[in-house]
Amino acid sequence: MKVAWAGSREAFQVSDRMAKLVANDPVFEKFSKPMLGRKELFKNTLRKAAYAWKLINDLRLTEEEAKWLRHYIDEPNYTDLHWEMFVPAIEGQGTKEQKKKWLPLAQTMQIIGTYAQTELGHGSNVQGLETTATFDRQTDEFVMHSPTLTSSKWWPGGMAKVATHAIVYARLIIDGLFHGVHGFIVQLRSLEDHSPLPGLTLGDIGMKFGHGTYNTMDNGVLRFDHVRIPRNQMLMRVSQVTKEGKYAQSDVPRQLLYGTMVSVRQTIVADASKALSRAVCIATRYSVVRRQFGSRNGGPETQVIDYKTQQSRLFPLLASAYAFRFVGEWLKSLYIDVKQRLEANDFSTLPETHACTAGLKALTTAATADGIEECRKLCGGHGYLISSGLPELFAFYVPACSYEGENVVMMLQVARFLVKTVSNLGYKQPVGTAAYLGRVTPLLQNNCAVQTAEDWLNPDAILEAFEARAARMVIGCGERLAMFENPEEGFAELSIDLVEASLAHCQLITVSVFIQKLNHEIPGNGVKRSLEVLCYVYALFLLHKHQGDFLATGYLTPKQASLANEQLRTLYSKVRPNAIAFVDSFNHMDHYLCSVLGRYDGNVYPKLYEAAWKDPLNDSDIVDGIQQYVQPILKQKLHYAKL
Ligand SMILES: CC/C=C\C/C=C\C/C=C\C/C=C/C(=O)SCCNC(=O)CCNC(=O)[C@H](O)C(C)(C)COP(=O)(O)OP(=O)(O)OC[C@H]1O[C@@H](n2cnc3c(N)ncnc32)[C@H](O)[C@@H]1OP(=O)(O)O
Ligand SMILES: Cc1cc2nc3c(=O)[nH]c(=O)nc-3n(C[C@H](O)[C@H](O)[C@H](O)COP(=O)(O)OP(=O)(O)OC[C@H]3O[C@@H](n4cnc5c(N)ncnc54)[C@H](O)[C@@H]3O)c2cc1C
Repeated sequence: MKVAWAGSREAFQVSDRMAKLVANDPVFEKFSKPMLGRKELFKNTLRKAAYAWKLINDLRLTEEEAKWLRHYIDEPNYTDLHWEMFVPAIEGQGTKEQKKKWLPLAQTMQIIGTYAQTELGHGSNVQGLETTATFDRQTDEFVMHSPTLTSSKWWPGGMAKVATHAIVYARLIIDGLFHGVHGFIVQLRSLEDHSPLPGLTLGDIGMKFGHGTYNTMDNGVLRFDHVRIPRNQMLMRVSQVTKEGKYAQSDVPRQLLYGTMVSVRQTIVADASKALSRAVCIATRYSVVRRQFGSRNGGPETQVIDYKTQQSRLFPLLASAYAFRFVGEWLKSLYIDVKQRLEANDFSTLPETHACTAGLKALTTAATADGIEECRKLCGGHGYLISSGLPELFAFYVPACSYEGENVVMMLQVARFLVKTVSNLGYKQPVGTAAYLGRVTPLLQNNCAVQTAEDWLNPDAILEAFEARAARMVIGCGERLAMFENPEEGFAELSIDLVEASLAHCQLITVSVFIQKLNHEIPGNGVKRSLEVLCYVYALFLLHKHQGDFLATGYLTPKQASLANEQLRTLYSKVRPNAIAFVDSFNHMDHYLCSVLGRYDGNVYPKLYEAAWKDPLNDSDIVDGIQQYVQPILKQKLHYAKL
């Protein structure tokens, strides 16, 4: 099961080795973080990042090992942006000459980069960005400028205090004409003394949600006052500006400028499964340890994991963690394929890859954020303690619903793809994840054939249900859209329905990939049978949660929906005996979980008690302030008027 979760034996070995390397090195200690002030916290992060970089070089770690090392250090910091966005942006949007110049500097960290796209006034709307890059043919330079307050670059990670360079997205202007938003390599700080270069105002945007979490990252604000950069620092794979000031758009689609975001969105899906698995591991282990009520003649009380309500809240999240893991693997292969095609100037699968990365990013991050909070609640009051590991995990994770594409905006991109697919049905057979829309007639006419709860334990019945639901919702939107004279107005008016149809489409993909994984990639019977139970839990949980869609589209009868729910209850009983095995298969070390409730040894109460005494408030019985502010109240004979 551990290999099934890791993806392969080699992947398991790499991640396991890096987890142990981090867990066994005192430099990467995490428990003290919540007690540190902002400056100490940040300096502590710089120290860890420097030590990690030394480890990577001394141990000659591979790129994969280094990724896992940074993952298990478990602390957002400037290296995330450098490796996951700055370097990929140059790789994806730079010319051969630009890659030859900048990548060696970035890959040896002689420069440290960030990705500066979002501004105070615009994040989702990239075409609305206000920073300008005006070409000066006299000097063969671009003049970078922040014309308004809202054009201030705002949020880029690592930009406030660490990054020496940034990929800055700005409006390209030549002779007063706007030629779209493009990426520019801009140096921010001196490589000698790290001071901001002339014309640049740099700062941190302030504390963020949660204390010890994202405040290890220096998200920055940046303003330009007519800063000049050489013409050859505009990323020119997609479009070029000649020395004469001529703008040339190559035959590469403009959307390649967004390629870095697509790359990160597909990694975010895999990260969702990791984050959700951490929360589920903690809540499952604690639900086995925790006993409450149910004692008979002095016997032990009932383990809360044996309550059906606890199972109905916990086991779908366990199943979702596996579902997101598998769809993340599938998405990565889709992305690798599109990257290879782009090298050959084959853009045929770019629209579908965009829709899948956008939609699955939105689906998995929303479900994971909600799931982490649910896991905190599943642990009762103790889930609210920092030592449970859950509040900090939640605070660390929830911005994933906003960054790299706000979730609703991303689902609207899926909707745009689906609407276009439906409008082409007459003369273009849909393929890939939208292929089911080419089989609309049976999906619109056939209804569910399920007669018993057992009938739901059939992947074909599940797939047909999810295809019919999505097809009927997408086609329905298409038909209503067709009634609007102005398609854009119709799209805006129907955007709620379109987002719901897009979610149905993305859930179909996730269910379908889970079934494919079981049919083609899980060897042996034991693991396969166990994962089959989770696949049915995931699918029938979604069917129950969204049964309104299945009923409203006429595909299901209320009786069939009720049979699905009955089967779900039965499946929970099948998950229960393997619940601990499922979460142990995540191979999460105690250091990574950072949770007293989720300890591998289950020794919760003594360790909770021990952790409490580490709080600085327990340094003394009579704390500072008691004499000055509490004793006088106790001693005064003031009469409170209303008594
Ligand atoms: C924890 C993760 C670990 C490591 C990672 C490290 C760090 C991550 C953590 C924090 C860092 C965060 C960084 C950021 O947040 S960076 C900034 C992210 N910002 C966004 O995502 C902005 C979202 N907005 C957009 O992408 C675009 O504005 C939007 C697509 C919404 C609209 O673009 P535009 O107005 O230009 O186009 P449309 O008119 O909507 O569409 C035109 C056309 O283009 C197609 N399209 C759009 N985007 C893409 C794409 N990315 N790829 C391919 N095709 C694309 C779209 O479908 C339309 O096609 P058609 O319908 O055929 O005309
Ligand atoms: C922790 C964190 C780290 C970040 N790091 C970086 C970074 O390194 N580099 C960088 O460039 N950016 C970064 N960002 C910024 C991030 O990319 C943006 O916040 C994100 O793209 C969302 O854009 P926004 O803030 O403009 O949201 P908005 O788009 O303003 O969203 C606000 C609301 O408006 C709604 N909305 C917007 N447009 C539409 C529409 N067309 N239809 C319907 N509803 C709509 C949204 O659904 C949302 O409910 C980071 C953000 C966070 C939180």
